Amino acid sequence: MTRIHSFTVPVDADIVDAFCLMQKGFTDQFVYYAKDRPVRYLGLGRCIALPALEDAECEYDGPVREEAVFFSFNRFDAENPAPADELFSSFPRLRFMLPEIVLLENERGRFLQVNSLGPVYPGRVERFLRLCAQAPARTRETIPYRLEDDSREEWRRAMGAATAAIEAGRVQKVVLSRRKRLVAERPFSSKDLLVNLIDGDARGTVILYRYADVFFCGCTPELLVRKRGQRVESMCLAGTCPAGADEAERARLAAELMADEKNRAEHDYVVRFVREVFNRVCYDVDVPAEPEIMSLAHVQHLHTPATAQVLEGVELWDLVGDLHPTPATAGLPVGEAMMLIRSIEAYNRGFYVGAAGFVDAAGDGEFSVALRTGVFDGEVGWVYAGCGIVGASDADAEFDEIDLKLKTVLSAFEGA
Ligand SMILES: C=C(O[C@H]1C=CC=C(C(=O)O)[C@@H]1O)C(=O)O
Repeated sequence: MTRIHSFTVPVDADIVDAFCLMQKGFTDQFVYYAKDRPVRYLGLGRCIALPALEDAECEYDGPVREEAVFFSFNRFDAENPAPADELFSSFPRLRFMLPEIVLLENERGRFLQVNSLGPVYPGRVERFLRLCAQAPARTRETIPYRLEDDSREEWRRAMGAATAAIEAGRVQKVVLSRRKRLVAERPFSSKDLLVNLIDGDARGTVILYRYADVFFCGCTPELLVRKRGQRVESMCLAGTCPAGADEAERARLAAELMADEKNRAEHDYVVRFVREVFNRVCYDVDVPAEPEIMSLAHVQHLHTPATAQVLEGVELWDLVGDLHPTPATAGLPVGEAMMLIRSIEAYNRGFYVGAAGFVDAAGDGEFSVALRTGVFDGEVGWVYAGCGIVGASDADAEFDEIDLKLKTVLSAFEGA
């Protein structure tokens, strides 16, 4: 059993500004930052990594008690033997990571949490508090870059293999992705991209995981699962159209998406899957029969929220395992679709569409599906996006849809 000492104090500072100032001294960094609600956790340093939360015992100190926060970033297909790109390959395989410092904002306020394997001495906390108070307002910068083209021909071949597997009855749906290499005109840091994602137009949850100089980040709209006590929430997100140039076009495209059979079929596979998982491990399950529209900066999606009460004894990590990957990022049946993805895609997805999130020492927390993400180092990176393929899918339309989805992670390079 590992004993963890966790000391929490309120902070009267903007936690993103404080993070930007303090992050310089830490190579391990973790962010889970919901843009539209106070579920915001910014972690620095690695106090300890644990394979299971039962291995830790927390002792709390300081004027307020906030549960110790463990971050967790997981690969889409951890068993895939294909090599990931050179950047993903450099991340260690760790499950629950407790930062040395967490700047957090929840409905109770803003806090600084200091975690240690020995008692936290107040002088250390005071020094961090002084830094928080001194943090200057962050600024945004545009980072010019170019994207190397990937081949449309190769995509058509991949789509051909996917539709052949659908016609043969092997899968009903499979989600294929593309990756593009990015080369910037000057070096950029994780802080540069983080600030643009947090302060820019992208909607959803900003995630970042940095290990040494390499970092994975993006802004995802897809909640995998949130747990608070017995209440759990998830989301079915599949089916896409462009955002449109103005409100009128946005509304027209959304209405077309709602009426489109191919997209509704793609979406329904996810709804049935999430409903089935919830029915197995929860009660009071509510998954509406009709989707709604989730309107984002670059695209719009069919979206069905899912809520339930989880059976006693079922932990957040169990739910992550049951739900991930959903047919929104793998296909259906999930295992068959994952095998197909391994055989069609020339690369291992790494953390792209993996489960990324946090869990606190009481077992509450949330995970998102790491859509709209990329992995970066210095002046280069790889950006990833995918789309659901069903029998009626058109290769060129899906290729263009992926380009639209890539705009979200690329907005990390756009300053104000
Ligand atoms: C796999 C991705 O999106 C999924 C989530 C929402 C809509 C999707 C779609 O319409 O294809 C995908 O299932 C991605 O953005 O990389």
